[in-house]
Amino acid sequence: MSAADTEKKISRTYVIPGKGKRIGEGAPGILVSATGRTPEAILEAVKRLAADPAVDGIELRLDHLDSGRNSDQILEITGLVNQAYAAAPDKILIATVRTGKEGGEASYTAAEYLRLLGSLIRYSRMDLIDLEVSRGEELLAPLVEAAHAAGIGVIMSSHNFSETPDSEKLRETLELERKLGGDILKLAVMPRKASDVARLLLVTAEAREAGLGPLVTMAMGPLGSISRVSGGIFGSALTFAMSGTASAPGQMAVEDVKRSLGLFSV
Ligand SMILES: O=C1C[C@@](O)(C(=O)O)C[C@@H](O)[C@@H]1O
Repeated sequence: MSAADTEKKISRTYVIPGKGKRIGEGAPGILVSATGRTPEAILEAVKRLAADPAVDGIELRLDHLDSGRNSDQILEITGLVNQAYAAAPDKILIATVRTGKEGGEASYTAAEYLRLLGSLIRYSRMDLIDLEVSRGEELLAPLVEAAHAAGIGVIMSSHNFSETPDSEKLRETLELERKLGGDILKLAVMPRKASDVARLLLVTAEAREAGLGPLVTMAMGPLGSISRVSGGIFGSALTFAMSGTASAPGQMAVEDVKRSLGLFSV
């Protein structure tokens, strides 16, 4: 790996090719998920969010369709993503297939995951694709390579809906996400007590100070809400808010997040 590649790997900022949006600089970007159960409903949500100036990016939660396991379904989903990209030209568009084990709405075998995500990268336009680090290097390596070749950034993510791992484990997960090619590194955890939230924020701040990132970290549920508005201070470059339906516990309304980010920034 050349020095330039190494530099890129630890870059604190990710610039969306073609859109010039810089993730990791300035105030955290606000993302909202489109969670419809049909392609039409998802597209409807995208159009609505595209018109909201407070929204920086739209996440297509494609697992909510519980589809994409055969060629016809894959064709339908890749078409939907292209329509969404065209409908929201000024927003960061993210394609996510969140699997059941990580709090998503559908489960996919390794082969199904590889085929669906691979087809999305190959046939659809998007700015970022979300990949789950738990899928492992063998499966992820070709997807990361294909995404980068197509100019698509990778959000490498990890979700724990039952607890907040210890600091060492959180740090290891971020490091693994970076090692496996994540351009943006995500941790979502479930806190059981305030110190769990504080631990996530501390790990985030230290990782940021060490130059890792951009990061997207959040503690879910009501206890973790503070982590969704404190990114300007602790170093999470993006935050998920809701407009209508939440895509995870603890998300707050876009307007509230927008207002709070203004209060908690330096
Ligand atoms: O990974 C995340 C974060 C999230 O789980 C949250 O807690 O806001 C919401 C998901 O839609 C997204 O893919």
